[in-house]
Amino acid sequence: MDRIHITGGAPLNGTIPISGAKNAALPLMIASLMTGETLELINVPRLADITSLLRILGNHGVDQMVVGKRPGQSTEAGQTIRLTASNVIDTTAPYELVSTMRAGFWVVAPLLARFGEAKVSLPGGCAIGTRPVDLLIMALEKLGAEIEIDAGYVVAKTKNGLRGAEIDFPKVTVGGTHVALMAASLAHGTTVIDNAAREPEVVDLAECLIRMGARIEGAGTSRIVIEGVARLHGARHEVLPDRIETGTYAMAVAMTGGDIVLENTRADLLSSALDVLATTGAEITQVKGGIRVRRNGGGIHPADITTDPFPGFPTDLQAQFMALMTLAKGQSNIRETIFENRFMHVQELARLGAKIRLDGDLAIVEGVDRLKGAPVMATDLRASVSLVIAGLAAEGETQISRVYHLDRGFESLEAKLARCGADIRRVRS
Ligand SMILES: CC(=O)N[C@H]1[C@@H](OP(=O)(O)OP(=O)(O)OC[C@H]2O[C@@H](n3ccc(=O)[nH]c3=O)[C@H](O)[C@@H]2O)O[C@H](CO)[C@@H](O)[C@@H]1O
Ligand SMILES: C=C(OP(=O)(O)O)C(=O)O
Repeated sequence: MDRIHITGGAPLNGTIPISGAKNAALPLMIASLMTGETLELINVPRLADITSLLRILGNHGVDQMVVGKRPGQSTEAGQTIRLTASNVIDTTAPYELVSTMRAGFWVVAPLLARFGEAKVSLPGGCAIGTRPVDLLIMALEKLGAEIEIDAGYVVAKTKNGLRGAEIDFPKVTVGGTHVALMAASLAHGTTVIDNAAREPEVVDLAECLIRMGARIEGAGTSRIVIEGVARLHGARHEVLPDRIETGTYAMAVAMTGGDIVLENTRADLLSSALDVLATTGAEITQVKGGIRVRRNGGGIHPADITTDPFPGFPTDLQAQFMALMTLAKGQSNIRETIFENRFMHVQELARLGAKIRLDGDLAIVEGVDRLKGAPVMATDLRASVSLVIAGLAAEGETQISRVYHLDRGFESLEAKLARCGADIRRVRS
């Protein structure tokens, strides 16, 4: 298994191009199942999760054309993917394909809405909590689906098509909102989604569906109203920038010191995280087409955060922020409210010398003067990258194993960091 070796201590200076968002690209690719015409997606990142989803879509019979690197383009230029679901041959998404990721499960919505049936394995994804799908099932049942769970599969049917309904989510769910949006777009009549997720990735999906002919209002607010249409058509859509990748590199430079321009991204996608980062001593300015993050000289100030649905502090940046706080001058409190088991990085950060105490959903981080490199193990996607950030700031060598977690969500991670002065390399085995 591959490992990443980092010799820490170098500040980060230069430019990092930000990729298209994994968590936007995945539901957008799934939306291709909603029409027989071609959906062209631009700025799709090169990631293991994208490849896994292409396999799932391929199994349904979706035609795929991936336009790779063209001469003259940098390796980080996103891919263009053309997906055509004109000949869907199978409405089953098998365990072998869906168990590696969370988003694969969401194919249930377009398959059910367009073909009246779907059989989809219960999903996988990062091991950060129990992650049930009861709310996704509730939304589909409200829309008139008959659902049973059989041998690890969700089997969904509808005799006369889906019908518009009122869906009031008792808790904000990104996946639930994606599924409800897709299913309601092809239902008969009007659907109102209350307590909808307001994440930018939900807005991106809604914008793409609107380009495909859907009638959706209110995406980005807690109430989304959808007027179902009989069919959707092809479209061309650019995936929005990855706010989690943006925040990750911002935290990396806040920890190592240096001066980085994050290109092709937008500060409004992660205002809450950037606001907190500014209180820790990083200087953040918006520049044309991106964000400049600097920390020169001064120490890292402690700050408290609580993860929350958008526009709150994202749970997908909690581990990275904790890495930063391990070197703060004082104590910080980090509360995780979205997932019940998202502190797996704590024991690995401790191997580098971090002092962190856990009390239920609260992590109390006592800043130390220095971290020291050590062998550590990646446990999930964002936890893994928190170890990379900590390794960049630690003295000596850090070796990270199980890096396949990183490959699910960070495109060209070593190349992007190495170009900014980091001593980081992948050792293949
Ligand atoms: C591929 C993708 O986009 N993944 C993101 C998505 O995951 P995902 O869509 O799985 O996360 P949700 O927003 O649905 O989960 C939020 C909370 O609701 C709970 N819940 C969810 C569904 C359900 O049926 N029942 C239920 O109880 C979950 O266990 C969790 O505690 O949003 C999360 C929250 O921002 C991010 O961390 C993930 O990176
Ligand atoms: C938790 C994540 O992914 P998934 O929902 O696919 O597990 C993530 O992107 O941080």
